[in-house]
Amino acid sequence: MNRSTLTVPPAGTPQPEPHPEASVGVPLGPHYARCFGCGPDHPTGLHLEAVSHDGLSVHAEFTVGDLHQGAPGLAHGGVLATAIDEALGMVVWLLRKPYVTGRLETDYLRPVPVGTTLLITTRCTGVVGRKAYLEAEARLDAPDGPVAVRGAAVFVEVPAAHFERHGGGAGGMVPGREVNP
Ligand SMILES: CCCCCCCCCCCCCC(=O)SCCNC(=O)CCNC(=O)[C@H](O)C(C)(C)COP(=O)(O)OP(=O)(O)OC[C@H]1O[C@@H](n2cnc3c(N)ncnc32)[C@H](O)[C@@H]1OP(=O)(O)O
Repeated sequence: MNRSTLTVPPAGTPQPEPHPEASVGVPLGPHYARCFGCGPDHPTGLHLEAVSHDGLSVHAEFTVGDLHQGAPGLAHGGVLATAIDEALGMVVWLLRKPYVTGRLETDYLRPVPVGTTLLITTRCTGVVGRKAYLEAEARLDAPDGPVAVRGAAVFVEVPAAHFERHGGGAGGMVPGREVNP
């Protein structure tokens, strides 16, 4: 993909170790019920479902619906970027530290029609200080289907207070904004 150096870990960065409490082999579930990416209670959200088999990568699925169109019959590119962002966020969630997206790069290789199920694979390629380096690939309808979107990102670790300070609450401090552990 067209990749800036900002999303590539410095040479020699070791692969991170999975967190001992990372959820492995079970559905990851939403981090927040009203999250646009993964929340089951979001009326028009993406309802991403995901699993990790190794604690450092995630396999997520998202079926493109009528509410996700840009051009008629085709997924909006911003919606696809959101799906990638969410599946990347699930990887850093496995690290059991709060992170936010600092930089997100996307390459769109193929149009994605309504009705397509995107199979998104995301993984962490390194952690340096507060920065986690991540990559993503989204395929059409099957694990070996054509690649439609590639992504790369830097997520930045933040204190838990970040969400309270800027969003008005975290971890159940505000009713209706409970964050899953
Ligand atoms: C209780 C827990 C709740 C958990 C809820 C989970 C929710 C999950 C939601 C999931 C939903 C999906 C996810 C979402 O949608 S997350 C929502 C979308 N993202 C945001 O809202 C983030 C907004 N931005 C910020 O808050 C700040 O700018 C951050 C925190 C990112 C940095 O500001 P801060 O002042 O803190 O840090 P710093 O400036 O000293 O930088 C520190 C290091 O980071 C490097 N850097 C910074 N920016 C970039 C960049 N753009 N590219 C490359 N690198 C960047 C920087 O060079 C430095 O590196 P180094 O000098 O150390 O080498």
